[in-house]
Amino acid sequence: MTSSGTRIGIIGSAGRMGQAIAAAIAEAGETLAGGIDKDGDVAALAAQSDVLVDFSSPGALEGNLDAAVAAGVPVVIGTTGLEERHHFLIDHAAESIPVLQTGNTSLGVTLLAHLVREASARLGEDWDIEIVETHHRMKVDAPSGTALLLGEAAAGGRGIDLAAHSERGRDGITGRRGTGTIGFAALRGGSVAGDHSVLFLGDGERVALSHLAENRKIFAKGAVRACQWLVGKPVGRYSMPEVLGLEVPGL
Ligand SMILES: NC(=O)C1=CN([C@@H]2O[C@H](COP(=O)(O)OP(=O)(O)OC[C@H]3O[C@@H](n4cnc5c(N)ncnc54)[C@H](OP(=O)(O)O)[C@@H]3O)[C@@H](O)[C@H]2O)C=CC1
Ligand SMILES: O=C(O)C1=N[C@H](C(=O)O)C[C@H](O)C1
Repeated sequence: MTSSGTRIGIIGSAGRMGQAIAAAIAEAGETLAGGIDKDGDVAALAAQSDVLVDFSSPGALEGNLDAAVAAGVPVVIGTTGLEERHHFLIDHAAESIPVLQTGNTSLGVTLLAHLVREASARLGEDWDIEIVETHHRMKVDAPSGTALLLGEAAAGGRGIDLAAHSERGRDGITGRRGTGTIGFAALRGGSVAGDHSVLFLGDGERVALSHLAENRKIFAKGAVRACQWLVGKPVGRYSMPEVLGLEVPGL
């Protein structure tokens, strides 16, 4: 029997997300081109795929991008824990192939980012912004990719640079909170798929915008949707708001 549909190759296929994405590919009627994990042959996977989806590890990113560029295959990157140098590599690859990178592929978080940007634009600097996230005990990076993308949305709404206005890892005598900064707090434990709250803390009142992920299916479904959307797109760097038709500039 011949298979049909977009051929999607999974990098990190045996992982929690890799398995969820394989199920979502079948549910969407697309084709699983294959999957690799550590020490897998990414060039061979790229050669048999219409699009690659990478939910693995930051250390794998450079080799994965090189293979995607060599094969001329678009790639969706969901891996988190990325540093500035990884974003440079993504920008460079996006000069040759379509690349979509996001810390969260769910519809709900993409909408939340839109709402956070709006709230941040409307509430002045006297409203402190804190981002709180909770994840399962196996998660290896903090703050989560989602917390950082929500931070970018909040910073974008205020027209400030996130890196220059972040407060992370408070411990000991920290001094008072910096005016106009965005704070991050990470909780880890149990099997939590991913909870995020953006708190706007004013004098005498608070606004909380939250997203609670009940399972990984929402991320997997979004990742497959991103793969479908990316195939055939012009060379360039993309993110989830474009896939879902939501405007969140700078994400
Ligand atoms: N953007 C989003 O919406 C979401 C992003 N994520 C992110 O996705 C990533 C994976 O999460 P999760 O599935 O929970 O993690 P897991 O640890 O369950 O899975 C990671 C997988 O990647 C594999 N891997 C590690 N190194 C390499 C490599 N060099 N090349 C190929 N494969 C490799 C691992 O294989 P091995 O066991 O052999 O090391 C493992 O199978 C994380 O960064 C996480 O934060 C998670 C959920 C949603
Ligand atoms: O590692 C996870 O599990 C998740 N990672 C992503 C992140 O870092 O934000 C997305 C989701 O929250 C689950």
